[in-house]
Amino acid sequence: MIEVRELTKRYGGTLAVDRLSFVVKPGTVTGFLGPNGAGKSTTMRVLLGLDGATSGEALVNGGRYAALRRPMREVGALLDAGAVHGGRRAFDHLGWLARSNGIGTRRVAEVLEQVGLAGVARKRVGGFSLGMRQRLGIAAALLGDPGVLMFDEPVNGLDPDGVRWIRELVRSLAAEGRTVLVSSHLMGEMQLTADRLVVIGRGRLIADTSVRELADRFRRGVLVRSPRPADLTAVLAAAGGGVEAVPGGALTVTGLDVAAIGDAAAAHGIPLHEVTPHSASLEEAYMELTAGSTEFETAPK
Ligand SMILES: Nc1ncnc2c1ncn2[C@@H]1O[C@H](COP(=O)(O)OP(=O)(O)OP(=O)(O)O)[C@@H](O)[C@H]1O
Repeated sequence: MIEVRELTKRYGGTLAVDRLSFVVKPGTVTGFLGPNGAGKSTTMRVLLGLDGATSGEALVNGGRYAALRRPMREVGALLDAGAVHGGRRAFDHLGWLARSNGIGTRRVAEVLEQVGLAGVARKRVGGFSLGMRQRLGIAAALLGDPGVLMFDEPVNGLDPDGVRWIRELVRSLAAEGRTVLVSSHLMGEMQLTADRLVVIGRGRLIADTSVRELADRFRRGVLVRSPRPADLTAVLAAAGGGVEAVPGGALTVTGLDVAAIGDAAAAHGIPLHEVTPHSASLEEAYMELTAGSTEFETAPK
């Protein structure tokens, strides 16, 4: 479990995180979304004790990171995959981490296998591709078999195979009952990976929602086509719907779902040629939510 309560973090004059509160529960993948500079990495750094909070709290399993007795066994994180010394061999890097945290080296072989790096365990990290470094970073996060995992922009720069692999891994970690927080600035990616979304902008909470609730919130009505649009308009309006004609002869109906529209039309013998619920894409929803909180606004054309 991750709990962030009224967290504020200032760097000099920069307010990176501004009274942010959210909870990440076990068994779910929570996407941590926000434009560049929104405060995602800062929040994760505070959760991991790499930076102190200016005020408020960031707790892992009910305590501050510094107070965890065996931190690697409670929380694993991938922050910056480039951070490993290039001269080290993959096995030695993890072996050193394991030893300094009281974890047996048998676990090193296990996590290397799990992330698909068993074949290059004795190779120097300097020759690793970005995707391999990312996998090594994830192996390090998994080393202590922790119940809480945080991945900061794990798919950045990966090829489609790497992206799919991370998506499946993250989902399987949550399915095992772990608490998983994954940051991204891309809604498209989170839509495929996350159950819940915590959206922030300029350090503040914008939305804390399930993916489904967000899609529902941005539902734009139902597109309906009929050879008798005028009759259908009257019938749907009488049933309490809002009806608007759209170019091309179709109608957009709000306030009635697909079943209610079908039933009303059937009761009056009006044929329907199309009934399509229309939602804004989650990408559009995200753009709307974060409009005004991006670090660099695009100049109007
Ligand atoms: N060590 C630091 N010193 C000064 N300012 C910082 C520091 N770290 C972050 N900031 C500032 O805090 C704000 C939040 O940055 P942060 O890296 O947390 O955002 P982010 O959401 O992770 O963005 P990105 O996707 O670009 O990594 C930014 O304005 C950033 O410039």
